[in-house]
Amino acid sequence: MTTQLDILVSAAQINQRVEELTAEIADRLDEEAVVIGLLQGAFVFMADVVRGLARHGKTPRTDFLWLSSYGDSHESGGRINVLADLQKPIGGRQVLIVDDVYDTGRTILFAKSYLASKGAREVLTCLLARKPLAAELPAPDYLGFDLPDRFLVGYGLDDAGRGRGLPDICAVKT
Ligand SMILES: O=P(O)(O)OC[C@H]1O[C@H](OP(=O)(O)OP(=O)(O)O)[C@H](O)[C@@H]1O
Ligand code: HPA
Repeated sequence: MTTQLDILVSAAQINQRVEELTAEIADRLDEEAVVIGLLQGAFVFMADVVRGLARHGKTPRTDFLWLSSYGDSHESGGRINVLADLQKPIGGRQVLIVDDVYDTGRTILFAKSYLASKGAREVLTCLLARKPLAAELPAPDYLGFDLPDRFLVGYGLDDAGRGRGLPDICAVKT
């Protein structure tokens, strides 16, 4: 990427927080729980969450829900589109949503009510990062980091489709 970036959270800090979070989550997940990643942003964090859970003795089923509202823009389009649905029913099950960032909150709000409408018994949320706007909204059950109101890239987060593979959470220099 040619964009100038500041590192806000290093890969080592992420690893340590994932270890703490997954220890807590493992205590709460029941044997039939399903961990659901929101594509695309969650895929890197999700991979670390499920491996952390395994280190803490839990190997839940996984699934993905592909939602989109930003496209290539830095602003939410307001409308959430379901680009690809879950592959298996979740009726009566505890689910844990994993996503990269809680910003306007539209995506998580939508995902929670969507999964509840599919019959989930309990919907828990695990967010890697929260922006200041979302601090006014209901807190996620599990949160990695509170970060400033800057456009984030790396560790799953993209800038117009690029940068998801960067190992740190960075912010675009303006
Ligand atoms: O709290 P919000 O304002 O709703 O923003 C958060 C959502 O925005 C991004 O998704 P995006 O629609 O860009 O799709 P992506 O996951 O494919 O990047 C991100 O991955 C979150 O899911
Ligand atoms: N970066 C990438 N994707 C996002 C962001 C961000 O800061 N906020 C909402 N989606």
